[in-house]
Amino acid sequence: MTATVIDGKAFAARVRGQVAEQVARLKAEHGLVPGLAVVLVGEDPASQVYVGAKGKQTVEVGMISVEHKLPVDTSEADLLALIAALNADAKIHGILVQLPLPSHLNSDLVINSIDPAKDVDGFHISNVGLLGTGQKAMVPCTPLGCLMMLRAHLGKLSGLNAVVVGRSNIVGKPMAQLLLGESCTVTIAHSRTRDLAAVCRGADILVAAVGRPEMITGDYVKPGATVIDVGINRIQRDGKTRLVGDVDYASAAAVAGAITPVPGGVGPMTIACLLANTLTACCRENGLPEPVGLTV
Ligand SMILES: Nc1nc2c(c(=O)[nH]1)N[C@@H](CN(C=O)c1ccc(C(=O)N[C@@H](CCC(=O)O)C(=O)O)cc1)CN2
Repeated sequence: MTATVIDGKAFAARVRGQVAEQVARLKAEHGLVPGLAVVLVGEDPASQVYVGAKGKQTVEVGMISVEHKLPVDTSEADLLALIAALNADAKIHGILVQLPLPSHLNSDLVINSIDPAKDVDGFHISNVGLLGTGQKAMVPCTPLGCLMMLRAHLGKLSGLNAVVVGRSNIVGKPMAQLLLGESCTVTIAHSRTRDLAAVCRGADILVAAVGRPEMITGDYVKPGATVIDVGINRIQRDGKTRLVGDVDYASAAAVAGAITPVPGGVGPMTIACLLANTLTACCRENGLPEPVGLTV
């Protein structure tokens, strides 16, 4: 079997198109322009690239983009003061603090200082609790993007066996909650799971978010399964730096029914869903209907 490639880059372009259309309507009918503030502390090269892409794409869909680039030695008090100002700013509907933060800053404290209604990353403890109890939440962007691609590829997910490999707060746990919400039978597996390959081979939907380059090989995959690769790992191969996922693409694609590539799979959907969440936050703030097709 050769798997269908789920093209996240093309999918993300379609989502951005839908966001742009709905932003234009919001402007024309209500005089509203959604605003997104992104805060970057320090100079991590990958984070700089992601923040740059977020700013550019925010402007492209017609929203207001505000970037705050702070020095690596920014104090917690200064960062919290900036977030308090953004919480109070009526032009800003979404606030995102790029992760990881420098180690002297307490990420939980910082994230939980964001107004939950403006928490477009869905990382605030209130949004985590709302999602976990099946209530309307801001949904973390990467799992939301995975779910959109799964729905588009498989249609109804109800009754399918889903295995999520990885238990992080930003991907593994919310992904499992979303799949439960779709009535999948969900297993969260991780580094201590016994016979991980056998557990994964029971999956109709296999989501790899383990952070280990090419760990999930073809013998972890049930024939015909849908494989979603969340990993983004830079490795050295043949004297060059390469970007690979948590899935060994060649061996997994030979067994799977469908698979997301790296690059060009889940990654681009993360930013597209951030834009969708910012639009959702603006609509909710103003008591307007939720954007069509862009929320769970
Ligand atoms: N506050 C947040 N911090 C981080 C998040 C997040 O969702 N919120 N996620 C990641 C980084 N990230 C967005 O911030 C992100 C990662 C990857 C991509 C992407 O498009 N990747 C491309 C490859 C790009 C490359 O060469 O590196 C792809 O997979 O095709 C977008 C966004 C951690 N921090």
